[in-house]
Amino acid sequence: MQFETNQHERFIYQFNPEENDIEMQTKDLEIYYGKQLAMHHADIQFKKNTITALIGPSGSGKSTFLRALNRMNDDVATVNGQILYKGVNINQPGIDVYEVRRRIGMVFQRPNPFAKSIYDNVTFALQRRGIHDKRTLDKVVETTLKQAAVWDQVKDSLHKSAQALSGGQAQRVCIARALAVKPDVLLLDEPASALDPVSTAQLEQTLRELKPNYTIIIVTHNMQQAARLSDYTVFFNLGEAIEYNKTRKIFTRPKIQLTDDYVSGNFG
Ligand SMILES: Nc1ncnc2c1ncn2[C@@H]1O[C@H](COP(=O)(O)OP(=O)(O)OP(=O)(O)O)[C@@H](O)[C@H]1O
Repeated sequence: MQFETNQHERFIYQFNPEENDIEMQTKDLEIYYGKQLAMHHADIQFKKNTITALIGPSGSGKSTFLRALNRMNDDVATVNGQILYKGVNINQPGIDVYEVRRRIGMVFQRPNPFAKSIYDNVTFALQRRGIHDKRTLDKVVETTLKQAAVWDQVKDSLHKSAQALSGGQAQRVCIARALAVKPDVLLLDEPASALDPVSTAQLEQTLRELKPNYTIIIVTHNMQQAARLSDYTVFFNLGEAIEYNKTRKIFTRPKIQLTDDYVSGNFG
């Protein structure tokens, strides 16, 4: 699908540059799959220690945009424009993409624990880097599982397979695994879509508790989830960021008619 540029009215909130607390920012971001333009006009700033929801219809480019933020789609897409992380453009040659992915972690739609124990899942990246000191690893396991609000449920079964956990527990172990390498930003691609309402509520509470220490960007199809969890919301349509504003404004007084139609369920 090819999208026409400059067709739509847009409203993209900009933070005061003096505030100096923008953790990430995209500038003139354009993403192509082959010749297909899948994202354009994405000039979005992400404020430190906030939760931003990415919403929009299926195929609007939410995952494409999210995956660009830690260069996860390098192999499948051409990404033009700047992706600033702490003011540094990470979308340029010479950037260490492994370091980018350490600092900007990703949690996927379906909980994907490795076929290993809970302990080895959480410490996997550290062990790969040659860290084997038991005291260090034990501490990371306890700290991150507590941060992910799943410690009490798994502390007596750390050496059992993570694949035997419930979906909600497995997703929070995956969050602990992402936290173990000390990222600053957490990207989550519909992390609750495979979870029941109770596990979803627990996951949302976990994200709220993480917010003071992380910058969180979450793709969700669930409007209520975006409204109750996020501080800021981006509405995408047809590969374009149409409206970006405080979540309260997006859901009560959106500036663009298309956003209003989408959040009020009158879309399409
Ligand atoms: N790996 C890929 N190769 C080619 N085209 C792709 C690829 N991934 C996504 N696309 C296309 O890019 C567009 C945006 O897809 P994307 O998955 O980013 O949308 P989305 O808003 O996240 O959708 P959903 O809500 O259904 O997950 C779609 O037209 C999709 O078919």
